Amino acid sequence: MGSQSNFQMKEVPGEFGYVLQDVPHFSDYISDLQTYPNPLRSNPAYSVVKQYFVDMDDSVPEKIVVHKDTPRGVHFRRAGPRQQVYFESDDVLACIVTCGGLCPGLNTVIREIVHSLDYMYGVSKVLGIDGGYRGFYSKNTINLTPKLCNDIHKRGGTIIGSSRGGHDTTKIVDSIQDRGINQACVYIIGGDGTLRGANVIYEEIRKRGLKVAVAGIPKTIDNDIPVIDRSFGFDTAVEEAQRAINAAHVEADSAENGIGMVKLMGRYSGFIAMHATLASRDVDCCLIPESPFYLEGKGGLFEYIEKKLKENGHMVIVVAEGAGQELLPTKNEEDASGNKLLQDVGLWIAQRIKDHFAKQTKMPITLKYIDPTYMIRAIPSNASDNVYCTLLAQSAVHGAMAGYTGFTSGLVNGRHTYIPFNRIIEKQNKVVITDRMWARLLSSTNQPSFLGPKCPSLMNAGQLGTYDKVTGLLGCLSLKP
Ligand SMILES: Nc1ncnc2c1ncn2[C@@H]1O[C@H](COP(=O)(O)OP(=O)(O)O)[C@@H](O)[C@H]1O
Ligand SMILES: O=P(O)(O)OC[C@H]1O[C@](O)(COP(=O)(O)O)[C@@H](O)[C@@H]1O
Ligand SMILES: [Mg+2]
Repeated sequence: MGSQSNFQMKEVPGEFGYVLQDVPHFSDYISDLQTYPNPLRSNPAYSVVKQYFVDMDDSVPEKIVVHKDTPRGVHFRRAGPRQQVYFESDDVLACIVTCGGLCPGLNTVIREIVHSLDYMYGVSKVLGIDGGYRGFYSKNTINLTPKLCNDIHKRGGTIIGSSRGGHDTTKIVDSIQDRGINQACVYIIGGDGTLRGANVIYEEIRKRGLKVAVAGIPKTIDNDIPVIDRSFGFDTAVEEAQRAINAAHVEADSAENGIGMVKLMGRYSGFIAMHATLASRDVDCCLIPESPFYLEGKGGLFEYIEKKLKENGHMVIVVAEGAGQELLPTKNEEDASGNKLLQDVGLWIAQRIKDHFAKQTKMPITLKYIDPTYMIRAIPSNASDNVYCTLLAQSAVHGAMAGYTGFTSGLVNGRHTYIPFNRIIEKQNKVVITDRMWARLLSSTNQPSFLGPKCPSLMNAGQLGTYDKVTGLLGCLSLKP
């Protein structure tokens, strides 16, 4: 499944190094388009709000920390309702699909798309595609009404189902066309894989010249989508992880040389583990995919555990599921979407710790391993994520009605924006261990950096400035501004 884009990004330059990374619009490939006044103009709730409609020239900077001489840099279109829309309410058919792994807030986004379409734009034909991308061509659809969706934000999961694999661009676009409509808004809620799929759907729709808007809402519990401040459900996941960490702490604290170990999600990005650790203050060591570590010898995990147990009598370790995979025997299996299947690093480390302390030291330990991953993913979103989901959904609806396509809605520096698919699928968001946040974590847990001779890869890759071989600490890192 390729992720190369066939259409170039629309970049609009301005003064002083300003660049607008714009999103595609129907007018880029369809001529003689008719526009209509936004129905919100006559809606009493909105018409009284000064500046409710977004100025066409409003944009949001990607970087807000700047030096006085730096160019203004990349900007994204500000999200929100436009004065003119490109659809007449009665003509529009909307559909919603959710793909990939579950994430708290999926139902809230579905609910808000359905409610916004109906209450703000008078669009009442909204189909739920059953069970991810393959549902476009292999299953029945679900009629989504505001009444049906009224309470769904209180439930975890997704009421329309989700799946991995099964993306067939031609069949999906055929199915959109075959429904006999030439005006549609397709709302695609999913992670990096889903949005790559959404991009090829948009490109195929554009090649066929269809007036079908493709709008994405980025979903990932791992927070591994770039550009945006954070993904919905992440806040909920970090909060829910506290319960598991608390339990691990209680177990560890109540045993002789107790070790509590918690595995959290994060296939390639350790954001949940990092934030859950920073939030908790009970965690003594956080292991993430971006920061290689080793177990034995000087500066290794076993040495640190022994030190902590001698000092405090107990300790808590948080490990992200993708951490230390290079240490485990490789298993070249993939899921249906082509994502590498990971080994259970938590179980593996737990066993290695038990073996080490049984054989190498005279210290009896008690280790409790907790894997709350699916429990965290399956809950409804918390209050703050509910607000976030609502605004993401409303932004996506405004954008598609205004004729934009091939975009996702997303929060950039606290402002809602439209981001072209090309930008959102270009790379994964990862914890940068030479950034301030990881240094903050290290100073909070006081754990070793593991950047010794046994983990030379980073040193050689030149990611770090100098490394203090004596302390093994990251005081030496050159922090980004
Ligand atoms: N490069 C790609 N091109 C087209 N479809 C893709 C691509 N990568 C993934 N998909 C599809 O996107 C859906 C979700 O992808 P997946 O990686 O499982 O989850 P997520 O979107 O949460 O990362 C699957 O149906 C998969 O087939
Ligand atoms: O067991 P599943 O359903 O494949 O999901 C496991 C994966 O889902 C994730 O939560 C991420 O999923 P997405 O890529 O779908 O966002 C990972 O943390 C985890 O590896
Ligand atoms: Mg993914």
